[in-house]
Amino acid sequence: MSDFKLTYSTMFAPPPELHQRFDAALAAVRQHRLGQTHGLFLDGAFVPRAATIERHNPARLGELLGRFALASVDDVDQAVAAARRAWPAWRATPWPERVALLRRAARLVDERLYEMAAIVSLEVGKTRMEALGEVAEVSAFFDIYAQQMQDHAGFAHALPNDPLPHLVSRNRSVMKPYGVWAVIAPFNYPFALAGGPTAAALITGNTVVLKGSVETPWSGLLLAQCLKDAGLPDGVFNALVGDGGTVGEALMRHDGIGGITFTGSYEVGMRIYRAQAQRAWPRPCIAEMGGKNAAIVTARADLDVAAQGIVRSAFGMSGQKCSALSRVYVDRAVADALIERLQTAVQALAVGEPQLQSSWTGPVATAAAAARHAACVRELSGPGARIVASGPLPADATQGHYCAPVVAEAPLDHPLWRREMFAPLVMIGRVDHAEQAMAEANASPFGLTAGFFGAEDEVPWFLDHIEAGVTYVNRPLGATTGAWPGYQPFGGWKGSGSTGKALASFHYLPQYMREQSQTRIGG
Ligand SMILES: NC(=O)c1ccc[n+]([C@@H]2O[C@H](COP(=O)([O-])OP(=O)(O)OC[C@H]3O[C@@H](n4cnc5c(N)ncnc54)[C@H](O)[C@@H]3O)[C@@H](O)[C@H]2O)c1
Ligand SMILES: N[C@@H](CCC=O)C(=O)O
Repeated sequence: MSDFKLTYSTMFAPPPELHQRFDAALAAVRQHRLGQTHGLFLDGAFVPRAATIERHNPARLGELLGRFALASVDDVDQAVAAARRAWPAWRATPWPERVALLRRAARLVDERLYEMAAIVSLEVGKTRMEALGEVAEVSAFFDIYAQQMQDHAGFAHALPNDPLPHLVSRNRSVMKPYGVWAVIAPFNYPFALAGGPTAAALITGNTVVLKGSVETPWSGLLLAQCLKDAGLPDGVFNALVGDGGTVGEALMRHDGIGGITFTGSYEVGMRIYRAQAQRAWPRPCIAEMGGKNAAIVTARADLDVAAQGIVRSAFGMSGQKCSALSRVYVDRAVADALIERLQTAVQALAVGEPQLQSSWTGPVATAAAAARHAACVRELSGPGARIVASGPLPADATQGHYCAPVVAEAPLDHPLWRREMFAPLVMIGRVDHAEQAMAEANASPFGLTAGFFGAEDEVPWFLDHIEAGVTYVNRPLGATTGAWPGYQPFGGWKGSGSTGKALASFHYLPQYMREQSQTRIGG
């Protein structure tokens, strides 16, 4: 397995040893780790709380994963206070030491890859390959941000002395951390989207309070354990789990925080972004939000490649990726031929227990997501629209939150073209020409990812006109999904992201620091 590098592009053909190691780790987790009670991670210790929530495997609702402490608003105060106490020493720690510590944490993530992926798979209901990818992505984030800190020598620059005849006036630009950085993570990537922003915040000298989703409370604790074992001082990282409307709200409004990274829905992200602007002074707010991702298929596309890319991005992780493909605009000259291919591909999908090697996708994470899927399918069975393909369900589908993958054709004015569905459902719309497809693709408040299937000479036009932060051209590995740190920077435009700077890009890290211009006479 030595020359195999796991990414979301390579995950479709892993070596057999990877499966063996995952199977062994899963068995060990089932034997030793399930059913326990977990605390919050506060000021360097795992602390119990009276209020807990039970979490079950979304693929086997009878399997109890554990009981997880629920934070209160008082815990938010305690976590922010701990992070504030820890900040002066952490920001004074020379950046090479912070880099070395974060690299140690990355190696611990690598060592624990299989065990943590088994837990993430059980917690979210994602397949083994998606879960292994999510965990491996975190060590990639840590390494990339460590390398960037090193490449920029801690982001301190000497500038020319002022052109004065009789005085020496020395100038520097120094980037400094903001203080306590709040990280609010979604349910669908609870490890990677907690780990990535946390790595960026820590390496730049901020301390962190993470709030994970109540749907997936375990992942943040796994991250805490890696950071603790790597030697992170007490209070530098704190992990809470709690209700968004109370605990999340208290954290994002807390006077003790210096900045915030939120990843989640458009509605919550915009609420947090607006709230930061209304404070006594604005806190930087990196809001990574939802998507309504489109693919364009022109009359000259390779339809086999297009069908493969569409199915992987619409139904991978059962449509619960912010990058999931939700809209396909296809030239009417080839629409029937594309639909035929999609029907065949959808029928062949292996939907089943996500921990099994044989399963290509699993259930959705929650009962609410399954209900949303059912409601969308009803809407798409109504006037004007039609279901053109519905994939298989496992024999024991009632054991979990399973939903059949669905392809629907709909008129271009159907209301569901505008709403994020976050379920295994993709809509097809026929267009007269590529310009109409582009106009439809861009007529969305979102602008996260986009795909294109067409001829080589059409590609520059697509890249020039599409309003999306992450673009893929003629990609069978996924029309709109599957960015990997270091290969595809990942961030949204318009209502999908507040900064225009992508995760793991060259431009990401400076957002966690503020510039100080230093002019000194003499010295
Ligand atoms: N752009 C990206 O990189 C990206 C990545 C993953 C997921 N997402 C998006 O996330 C959504 C799915 O995740 P979700 O259902 O967990 O999203 P969500 O917005 O419901 O919740 C995200 C987090 O915000 C918290 N929260 C909720 N209300 C809050 C409030 N008032 N104040 C502070 N925090 C609050 C939640 O508890 C959770 O931890 C989808 O819209 C998806 O597209 C975006
Ligand atoms: N990084 C993932 C999406 C994360 C959002 O949910 C991808 O590129 O498909």
